Amino acid sequence: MPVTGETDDGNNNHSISHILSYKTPLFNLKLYLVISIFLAFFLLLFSFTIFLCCRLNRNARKRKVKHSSGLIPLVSKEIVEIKALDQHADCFRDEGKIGILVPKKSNEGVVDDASGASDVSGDAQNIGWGRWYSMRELEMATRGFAEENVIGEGGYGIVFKGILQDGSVVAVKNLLNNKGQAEKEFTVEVEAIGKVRHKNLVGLVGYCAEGARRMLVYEYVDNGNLEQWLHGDVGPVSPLTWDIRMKIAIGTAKGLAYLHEGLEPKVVHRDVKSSNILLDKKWNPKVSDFGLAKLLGSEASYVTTRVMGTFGYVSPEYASTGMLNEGSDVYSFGVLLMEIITGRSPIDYSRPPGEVRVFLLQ
Ligand SMILES: Nc1ncnc2c1ncn2[C@@H]1O[C@H](COP(=O)(O)OP(=O)(O)OP(=O)(O)O)[C@@H](O)[C@H]1O
Repeated sequence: MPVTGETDDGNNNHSISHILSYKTPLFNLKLYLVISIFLAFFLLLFSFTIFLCCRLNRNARKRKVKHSSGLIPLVSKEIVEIKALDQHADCFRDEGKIGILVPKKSNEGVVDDASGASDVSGDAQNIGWGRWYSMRELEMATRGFAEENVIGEGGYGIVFKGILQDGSVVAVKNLLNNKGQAEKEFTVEVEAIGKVRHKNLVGLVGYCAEGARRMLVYEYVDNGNLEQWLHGDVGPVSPLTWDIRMKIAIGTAKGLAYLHEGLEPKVVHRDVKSSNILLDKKWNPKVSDFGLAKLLGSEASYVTTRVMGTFGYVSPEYASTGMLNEGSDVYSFGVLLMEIITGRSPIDYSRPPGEVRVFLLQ
């Protein structure tokens, strides 16, 4: 009967709450508190295990990447990216001005817009300076973004080797979509080097923007990066002769000079370092990774309150004042030159704290 049922429920509830409020021998805590503490502990343990698994997976992938090519040497050190000064200001504040060409949906049913849903055929579209690639096309090129096609992983995404239908080899950077970072990196790179062609700058041949996913498609540079050749396991004798080192230094300088002097607005790269100098089989250098680049119009300098770059390469002036101009790249290039000449890494954590930045002149 309903009345009895209600009474039973009431009794049950009462006895459960009674049991839960029992004092346990554990510091005289009430039972419900002990249960809550255990639950919280297991939840923490579970989250930590998941976090650890993700980290291990990521490291395993990085290790796999570094071992994936028999010819390109391994690198044992890691360079940390620094964000000095005020972390809260927005260094990308004028990005709204940048217009990205994403083909509009057409009657042929080809594409979506940057924020829309995917509705894509395999056709690529001409975007003026390069091509727009569909996700399907890039999936086919990289065999579904297969692990064996991973050539590297940076702070902003994973880079895959891909072969397009016309047989051309490309590098596809699949940008990580963390809090709009993909959009920023994507916008900045397209704006900075989309239209730019120079033998010492990596060529951006196109991009893919479908839904929230952003990918950049570059010419493939087939001989690793300078960091790997300087600090990797190259055997007893480095293949980098003085002539080769000169060629790399001069080529890099030409690429940077073009960014600074040959373009309007000029482009400040902001992350010149050995791992961003790609090399081809003839040791021609190509400056890559324009994700932090800044376009400077008529103004000589730009003040940013969020200093971006890589520890050891960032100029002291830029780090302390936030004042950015091409001089910041020139300082980083100076560090790079010292690195090329000495074969030493600009950051050496095995040294005493004051000497970690190897080339810092006081
Ligand atoms: N066009 C390319 N051709 C061949 N390899 C490339 C190309 N672009 C990037 N890579 C390789 O992919 C890896 C990751 O590059 P990416 O620019 O994303 O990161 P990074 O410069 O190593 O690190 P970070 O972005 O954190 O500074 C690097 O090892 C680089 O050598």
